Amino acid sequence: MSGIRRANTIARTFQRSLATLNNAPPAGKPPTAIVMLNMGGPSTVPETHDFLKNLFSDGDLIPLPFQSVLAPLIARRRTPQIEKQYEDIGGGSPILKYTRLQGERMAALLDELHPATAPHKAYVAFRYANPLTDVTAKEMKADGVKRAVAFTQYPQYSCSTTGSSLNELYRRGKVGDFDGVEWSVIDRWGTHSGFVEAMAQNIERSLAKFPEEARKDAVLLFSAHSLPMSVVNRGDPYVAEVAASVNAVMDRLKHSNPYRLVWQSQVGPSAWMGMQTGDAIKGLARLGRKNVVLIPIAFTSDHIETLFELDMEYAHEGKELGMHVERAEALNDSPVFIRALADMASTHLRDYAVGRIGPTSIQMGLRCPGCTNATCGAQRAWFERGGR
Ligand SMILES: C=CC1=C(C)c2cc3[nH]c(cc4nc(cc5[nH]c(cc1n2)c(C)c5CCC(=O)O)C(CCC(=O)O)=C4C)c(C)c3C=C
Ligand code: FES
Ligand SMILES: [Fe+2]
Repeated sequence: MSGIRRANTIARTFQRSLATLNNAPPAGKPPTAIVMLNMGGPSTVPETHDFLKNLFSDGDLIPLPFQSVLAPLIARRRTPQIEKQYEDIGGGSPILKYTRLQGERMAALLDELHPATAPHKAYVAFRYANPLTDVTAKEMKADGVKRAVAFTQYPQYSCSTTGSSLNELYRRGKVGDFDGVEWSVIDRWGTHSGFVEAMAQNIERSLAKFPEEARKDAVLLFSAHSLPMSVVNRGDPYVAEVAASVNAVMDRLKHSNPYRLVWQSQVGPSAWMGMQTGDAIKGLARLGRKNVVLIPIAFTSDHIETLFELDMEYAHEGKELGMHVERAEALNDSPVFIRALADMASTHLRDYAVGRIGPTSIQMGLRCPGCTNATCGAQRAWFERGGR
């Protein structure tokens, strides 16, 4: 081999190793992108203000009059309190760490489960924290992505969560960020058997912490982030879908314990879906219930609502009321859950490739009967055309 050829070979090998280190796809075939959608959270305490500013600026989540003026003011006022909560849970939200881990492990499984669309690469697109959608779009472009799946990481669909992320993808698409990319959507999966199994196993692990005689009477308190009644009453499907998840998990547990679905984390003075988790714990204590398992059913990794609200506030209150309170672990790095994600994505890719499904689900096509947000309609039409 000539000196120059050897130098080129060494350079190519070096580039390939660098690409592997960066989790980049091998040169040649661009990756199939699996874009993990979620709200995100501040990875460090100083990022809290920007996270809140983005959140309060989102008219799909919180429609405010004079939004661009009010959002920064509300964010600034709320920042110290929320910063303190992120400090108390260890200095930031673990959502980015877990979403990346779940995505990377899922993509590796996908290469085995569905080689026809390999290589697969997971991208994270957060709505309110880094990496935001525009940053992710640039990464996808640099990788030469031509085929992408928008994969919501909210198990149950709400227009304030998944709907907001899809609207944001659509807006970026309209300004050309995804030109040449063919999109399809996984928009909800709250009763997928692997998700249900992972939740059930985490509940069983919590139940095992009770003395045997207390175990069967322990109340399973499924707790989900609440929704304003204005959202519920315009026909948002989230409340019904969370209830469907609870029912599926209870079927899997063979209804071994009594249970309730309750709602947490309401913000502001308007009416929200109840009963509130905190009140439910107090009520159960009053009725003489001594054993409770708190179960975060609507989020796939730890966040302030599990680590702060459930663990530090409610579990603490319960203990003060003389109760034994356990909290089921969030799904985080659960291998059962990661396999479930890979199963959902591979089934979707296969069904799409053979024309068994289109770019969007049938259910996604139906807007909330009370919807007056024109973007929701335009977004669906755009995804139904495969993002074109
Ligand atoms: C499925 C989960 C969630 C739904 C549904 C949801 C709806 C919703 N949320 C707000 C307002 C706020 N949410 C905030 C934080 C926050 N929300 C969720 C999840 C859902 N929200 C999570 C997981 C988090 C915390 C992120 C973390 O890292 O822990 C906040 C900011 C915190 C605060 O100021 O209290 C607000 C505000 C509305 C209005 C809404 C439905 C319309
Ligand atoms: S608010 Fe649900 S479709 Fe627009
Ligand atoms: Fe929220």
